[in-house]
Amino acid sequence: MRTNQQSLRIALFAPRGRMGQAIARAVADDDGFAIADDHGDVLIDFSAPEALRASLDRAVSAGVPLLVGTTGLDEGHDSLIAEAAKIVPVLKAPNTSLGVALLTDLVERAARVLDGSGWDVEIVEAHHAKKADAPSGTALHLGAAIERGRGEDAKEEVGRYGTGLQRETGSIGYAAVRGGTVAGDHEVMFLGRDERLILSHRAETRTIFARGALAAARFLHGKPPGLYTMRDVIDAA
Ligand SMILES: NC(=O)C1=CN([C@@H]2O[C@H](COP(=O)(O)OP(=O)(O)OC[C@H]3O[C@@H](n4cnc5c(N)ncnc54)[C@H](OP(=O)(O)O)[C@@H]3O)[C@@H](O)[C@H]2O)C=CC1
Ligand SMILES: O=C(O)C1=N[C@H](C(=O)O)C[C@H](O)C1
Repeated sequence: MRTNQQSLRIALFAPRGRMGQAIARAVADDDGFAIADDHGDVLIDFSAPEALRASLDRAVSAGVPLLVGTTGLDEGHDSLIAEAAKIVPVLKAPNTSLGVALLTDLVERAARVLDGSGWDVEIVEAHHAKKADAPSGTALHLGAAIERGRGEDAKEEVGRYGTGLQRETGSIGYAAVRGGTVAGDHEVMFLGRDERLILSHRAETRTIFARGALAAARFLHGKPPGLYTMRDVIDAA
């Protein structure tokens, strides 16, 4: 393990997972970080929804910031996160890629500009065969950006199969492709009359999520308690 006085010490909640290992490799490649054997300066959790309460408890009892990268979280989990964020800084990011953080901004703006002019929105994502949740956390996060852009909630249309499935005006459709080793593709399709606007992101390897997680950890260190997002990270860069 490489350490120096300036290294930010990263504690991994789930070190054996694919993302835990990817973050450990990113730390090994960067003198600015070290893996902590104890509580560390920042705790990073990429695990599973059922583990969230334990990672929040660990961050709060150690008094350290927490990055939550886990997806498949529901409103109950969001409430737990909001409670913990009153005590320590918490950054919830269903995608820690800096490219997706920017894509989210672009999608919100596109939805705002195209709102009211008859554009349908469909989100298509592709991931590796071992992914547990669908639609991906990122797809739902991009859907939320569309709702913010439009200024209203949208009905979700997921998993079409059968007949009589004409799409409802204003809804957001989600399609999930699973297979192989795909690190993570997201495509937001704005489908208009005689034209299509497609905004997309391709993760070529998991390393981008790991590097983004370290950028988020660096951002969180020394911040006051509160709830943060990757937008805060790119805005601060
Ligand atoms: N925000 C982002 O940019 C990204 C988010 N993700 C998300 O991160 C999460 C993890 O993904 P990935 O690393 O691929 O998954 P893996 O299945 O490879 O790893 C999951 C890890 O979580 C641990 N775990 C599972 N359940 C519990 C529990 N109840 N208590 C403690 N630890 C637990 C597992 O422990 P054990 O080894 O003991 O089984 C394992 O180490 C997923 O939700 C995924 O969608 C993934 C990539 C990027
Ligand atoms: O499980 C994954 O692998 C990924 N999960 C995240 C998600 O659900 O959006 C982020 C990334 O796409 C990879």
